Amino acid sequence: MAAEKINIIGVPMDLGQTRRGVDMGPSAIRYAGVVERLENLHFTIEDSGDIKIGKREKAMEEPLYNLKNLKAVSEASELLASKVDEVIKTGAFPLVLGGDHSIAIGTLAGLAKNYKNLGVIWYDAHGDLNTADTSPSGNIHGMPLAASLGIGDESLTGIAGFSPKIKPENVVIIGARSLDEGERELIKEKGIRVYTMHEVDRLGMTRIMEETIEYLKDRTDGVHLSLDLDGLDPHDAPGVGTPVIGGISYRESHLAMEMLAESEMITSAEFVEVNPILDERNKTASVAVALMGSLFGEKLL
Ligand SMILES: NC(=[NH2+])NCCC[C@H](N)C(=O)O
Ligand SMILES: [Mn+2]
Ligand SMILES: [Mn+2]
Repeated sequence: MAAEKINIIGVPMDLGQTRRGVDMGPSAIRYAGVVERLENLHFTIEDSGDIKIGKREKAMEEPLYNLKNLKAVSEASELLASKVDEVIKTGAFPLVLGGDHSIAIGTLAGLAKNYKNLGVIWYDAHGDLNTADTSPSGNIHGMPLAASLGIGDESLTGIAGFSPKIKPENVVIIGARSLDEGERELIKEKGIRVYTMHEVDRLGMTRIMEETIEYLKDRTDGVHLSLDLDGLDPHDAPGVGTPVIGGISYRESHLAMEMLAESEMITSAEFVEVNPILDERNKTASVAVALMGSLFGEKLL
């Protein structure tokens, strides 16, 4: 990791989906000891506290078709984008704690102000490549990757005043096992690199990470890790709102983080979708913190 300072930004967002409790994710991750864990690795940690999130909108107030809480989500995205931009300018590594995955819209907007060719590793059971037209749910947490590619409603694509934030050839999705029809089409149309669970089984995590690192190394000027805890198997990470059976294991995930640490290519990260209400004794938040340990270079010997 190039930066010696890590700046933690909490985003208690739950408006990108309909299950309550994911707004408590940042607290749960702090409670699981993120600051101590990273301080032990000799980083200087600054905790910026939480971004302010607006109110849940009543369905009848919703101005646009199939985009729940659009206004509050886009306002929070603007705030988060400014904060991430500010943190990068201090030379610190932005570590964003979710909150649901809609927050990636703001994170990527802030990052894209600083990187012309930002790489993104999207570690997730889902593609999050929906738009209002393709979404089966109207939940914005199923849309952040599309929005960042410049696809979808202008209130989401236009955060921070420019679009797109990232290029499809700079994205690698790992762990996919639940894709909607429109998402499949978009993946094919844009030629996005996806390692589904089939590839995780067939190639193994070692080969997937070697390929991912090799692929992103020369084409990007920074790489963001967007890790949705539902990328892991629900057995290892039960505290998530949209669990999908048959996911990446705890050990495979550690290996992935360790290989990213060795590559020294990760310049920012976010850990999202931790929902302590659905969790078992803060297990999922603890898994998130353990994975952060590996990502930032923790070793047993
Ligand atoms: N970040 C997430 N957990 N996304 C889940 C999305 C689920 C589904 N594809 C949808 O659009 O509603
Ligand atoms: Mn997901
Ligand atoms: Mn996601």
